[in-house]
Amino acid sequence: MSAFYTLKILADFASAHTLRDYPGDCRRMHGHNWKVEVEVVASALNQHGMGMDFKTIKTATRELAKTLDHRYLNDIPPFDEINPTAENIARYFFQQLSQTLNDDIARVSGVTLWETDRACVKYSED
Ligand SMILES: Nc1nc2c(c(=O)[nH]1)N=C([C@H](O)[C@H](O)COP(=O)(O)OP(=O)(O)OP(=O)(O)O)CN2
Ligand SMILES: [Zn+2]
Repeated sequence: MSAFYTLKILADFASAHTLRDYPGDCRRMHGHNWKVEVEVVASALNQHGMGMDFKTIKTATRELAKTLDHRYLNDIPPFDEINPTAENIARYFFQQLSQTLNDDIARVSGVTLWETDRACVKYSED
């Protein structure tokens, strides 16, 4: 049996977006208070007994979220070319955070992007 730890932090940001070519109200500009859940899976613990310090995960996530906060997402790459859907934003967080957080014992395993209190997308990779 192999054991692992799944850590999770929560961050948020507020921004506006437009879904291009969408056949409904969301093709008009509107805003969301997005919530981002970042999961990190660790296969071992470091010298402090942590898979990864929550502070490390929160700082990286908040820094990334800050670049989107109070902005019109469609102006910001890659969302100037791909629609800023919950799916695309979740993948963006996953890929950006994987580059900064992954190490020998821990890696980003999933990002859940809550668009509203009632709807979210979880992105992960095999
Ligand atoms: N799979 C996805 N579906 C939708 C996305 C998305 O990113 N991925 N996004 C939207 C729009 O951004 C929209 O703002 C969200 O609309 P909706 O879920 O309908 O939210 P409401 O709170 O307005 O809807 P209720 O019907 O009141 O629950 C749409 N779909
Ligand atoms: Zn929307």
